[in-house]
Amino acid sequence: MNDHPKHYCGLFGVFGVPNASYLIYLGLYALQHRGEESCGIVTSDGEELSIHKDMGLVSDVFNDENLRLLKGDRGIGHVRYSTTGSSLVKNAQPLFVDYLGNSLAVAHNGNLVNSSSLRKELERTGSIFQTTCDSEVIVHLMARSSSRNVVTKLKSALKKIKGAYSLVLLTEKELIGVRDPEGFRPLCLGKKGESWCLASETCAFDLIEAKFVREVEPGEIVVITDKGLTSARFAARAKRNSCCIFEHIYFARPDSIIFGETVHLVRQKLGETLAKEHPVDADYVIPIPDSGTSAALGFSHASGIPLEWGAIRNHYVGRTFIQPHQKIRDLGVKVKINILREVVAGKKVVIVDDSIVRGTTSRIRVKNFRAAGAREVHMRISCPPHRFPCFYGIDFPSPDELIANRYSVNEIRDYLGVDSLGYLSLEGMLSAVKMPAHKYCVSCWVGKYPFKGAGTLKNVLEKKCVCQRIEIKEG
Ligand SMILES: O=P(O)(O)OC[C@H]1O[C@H](OP(=O)(O)OP(=O)(O)O)[C@H](O)[C@@H]1O
Ligand SMILES: NC(=O)CC[C@H](N)C(=O)O
Ligand code: SF4
Ligand SMILES: [Mg+2]
Repeated sequence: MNDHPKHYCGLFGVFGVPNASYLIYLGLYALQHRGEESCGIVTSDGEELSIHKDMGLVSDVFNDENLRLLKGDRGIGHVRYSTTGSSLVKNAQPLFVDYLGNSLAVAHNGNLVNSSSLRKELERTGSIFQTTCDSEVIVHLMARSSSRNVVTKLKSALKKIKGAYSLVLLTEKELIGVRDPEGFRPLCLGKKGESWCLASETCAFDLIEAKFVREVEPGEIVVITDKGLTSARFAARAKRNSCCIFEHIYFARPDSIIFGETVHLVRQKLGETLAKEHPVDADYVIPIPDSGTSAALGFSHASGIPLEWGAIRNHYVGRTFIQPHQKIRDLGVKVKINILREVVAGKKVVIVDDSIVRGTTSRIRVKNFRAAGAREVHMRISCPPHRFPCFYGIDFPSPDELIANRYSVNEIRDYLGVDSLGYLSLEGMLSAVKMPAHKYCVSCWVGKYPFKGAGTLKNVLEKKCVCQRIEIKEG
């Protein structure tokens, strides 16, 4: 089911391994959860870049034949969920261009909040865009810089863009990693033997047996060449950052380390705090897999209520799953999760999930628990109610579609048909992570955004939204 926002992307890069394309392929496989619409790999043999990208999953797009044609010992890869520009092959990443006798490939995770105005200006002064995605302005801005040095070109582009961007870039000779000064999206640095790697999440390093070295810092550029790694800052270290805390709650894989912590352990703590904030008398704690699992474990530990597997997930449901017509919609939700009647019948259950956005999926799931004979169904959510959109690379619906924007918790409880509903508080959520609160973005809960002007709630409400995928209903 595609009701929930799962719109973010995954990045991978490696320098100095024979047949780099195979390693990148594996890296992307580990990051598949970050984007299922399209994927691509660009490699370099030191002289020339080769590219292959298409719509679909990593396993659909790549095979031995096309991986073999991607020559070289270095390269980058991307898995995409579109957040600006539609889900079309022309928007698949990495973006690839030839200019001034050189080639450049760029892959982006995040959303720029000023790409529309930058694009307008670039078009007005002669640029011809090949895609409709925000990331392309970076390439044009780089091409406009008069310097011959790619890092100087990049720095001049970075001065102009605003918003969320973790980037990996590839030229014939360089692999480059960048994290925006706010640090919205993760980007990690690893080492496999003597070779450097970059990945959105460390689970990609585990798969290729690379060692996690550290995260690329907000405002840092790392440049990897034959001579090794150099690091430079393009923005001063800031007291405040905007690391997306929702990465910990929902997006990232539980076995990844991001923003200095293992995601599974953070989720477990979220669940423990949730149990303390919203205790309930129940026979079983039941996780809604997969993203609710770690929080449910924490809830069970803290409450002493045994954890039971009452909802079983079918892992073969992806973006290509066709949304059934309204009439059989309930069956559609069942495709993904089936309720174990023998476990829940006659029992008081507390189901733990990571988040509710529209509420439509959760409502049907609750109905299914009741149909399976559950005596009481309580629901606990491991983050606060989502009331505001995201402009930083997550395709949250317009405020109208966010159930918590329109209804109180009690009204949502009644809509979902649960006996009780408890959301984790903002303080509870922030107490589960290590860094101080001012290091995280919590905009989709509080409605305050790190950037002024473009990409703010005011723009959404005044229907001047710059995030093209947030559809504002007229009238
Ligand atoms: O707002 P609602 O419509 O009630 O949807 C809420 C559900 O959607 C997400 O899961 P989903 O099953 O979509 O995907 P997942 O497998 O990535 O958790 C989320 O984890 C909740 O379980
Ligand atoms: N969600 C993302 O990170 C997407 C990256 C980029 N904004 C795109 O739409 O392709
Ligand atoms: S608004 Fe929400 S989802 Fe978007 S970056 Fe901030 S915390 Fe993450
Ligand atoms: Mg879910």
